[in-house]
Amino acid sequence: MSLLELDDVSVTYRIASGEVPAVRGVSLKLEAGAALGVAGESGSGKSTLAMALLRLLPKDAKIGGRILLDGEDVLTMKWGRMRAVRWAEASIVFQGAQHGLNPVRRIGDQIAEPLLVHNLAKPDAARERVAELLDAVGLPAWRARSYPHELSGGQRQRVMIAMALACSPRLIIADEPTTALDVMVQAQVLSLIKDLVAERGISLIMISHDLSVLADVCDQLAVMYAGRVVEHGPSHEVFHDAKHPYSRALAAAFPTVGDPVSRMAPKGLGGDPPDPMDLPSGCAFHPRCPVARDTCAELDVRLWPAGPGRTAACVHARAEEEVGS
Ligand SMILES: Nc1ncnc2c1ncn2[C@@H]1O[C@H](COP(=O)(O)OP(=O)(O)OP(=O)(O)O)[C@@H](O)[C@H]1O
Repeated sequence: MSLLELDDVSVTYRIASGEVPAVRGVSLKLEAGAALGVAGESGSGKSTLAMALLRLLPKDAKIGGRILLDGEDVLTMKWGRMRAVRWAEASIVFQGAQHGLNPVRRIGDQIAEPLLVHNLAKPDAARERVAELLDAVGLPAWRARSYPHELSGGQRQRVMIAMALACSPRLIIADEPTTALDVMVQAQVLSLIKDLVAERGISLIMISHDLSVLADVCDQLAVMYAGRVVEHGPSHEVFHDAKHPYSRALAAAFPTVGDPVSRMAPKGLGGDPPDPMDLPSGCAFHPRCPVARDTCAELDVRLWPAGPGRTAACVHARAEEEVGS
């Protein structure tokens, strides 16, 4: 059994002018100890999907499908059980650590909080655990007495990682954990995440618009466009030999980890991602696709086998697979 299994997950926000289908029919699996990267441009539904995993979405969001964590459906859990799962079994590191920390509390108290709330440690043991966690993320123990504003952006993100590790969860979801950091610090924090999850056997879901970062850290990659997964497979294969034209454009935009020159809109892609309330017919990517055919405006292509362990939602990938088989 997989640690996490998403089965036809959809998320729709209800707003005054109608419904926003932010995530549409996503099915993915994550094995224990594995790392899955979720890539896509802004608005593709990555964060909505991440928040849905722990039911952290606002009340106006309706989640459908099944999200099985160790076989238990997160979407039908009672609230008490859901609260017990958060931090202890799965935790999230959000983008921009400054928003995740309370500015008026010492960071040691903030790291200890999940341990105390879940009755996993008494105050003395929690203090010791905080020192251990700070050490694990490369910060000295005395930093426990600091306030968030006394730390750099990279140090604050390390604190967020320490908090996420505090209760020894089996799954960590990292949503753009390095986006707000400069390139050097970004590389350090990424390698820290990579090492910690590997050492502790924690499963990881990492979200980023940067395919090169995900390819560096994750075993598997899922590329999202307009709320759907449009390509999935082993990360190096997806990064170096993408089957979907959108994944190819994303890979070309970020050729190497943290390359500052490449931090721009995907090359060769004109236009903007579609408005989820007004999606193009057929393949939602077709108006921006450099290799679209007439049929792409009609065919609603779902994920199709695109080589061993790989799927892609594109008629071209489908054609290649048929020729190859
Ligand atoms: N609370 C909300 N109410 C209505 N629509 C929302 C809400 N939150 C997100 N959306 C919409 O859902 C879609 C997916 O947004 P989401 O933030 O999940 O994308 P993303 O890929 O994570 O983007 P980013 O990288 O910018 O965070 C977007 O069209 C967004 O405008």
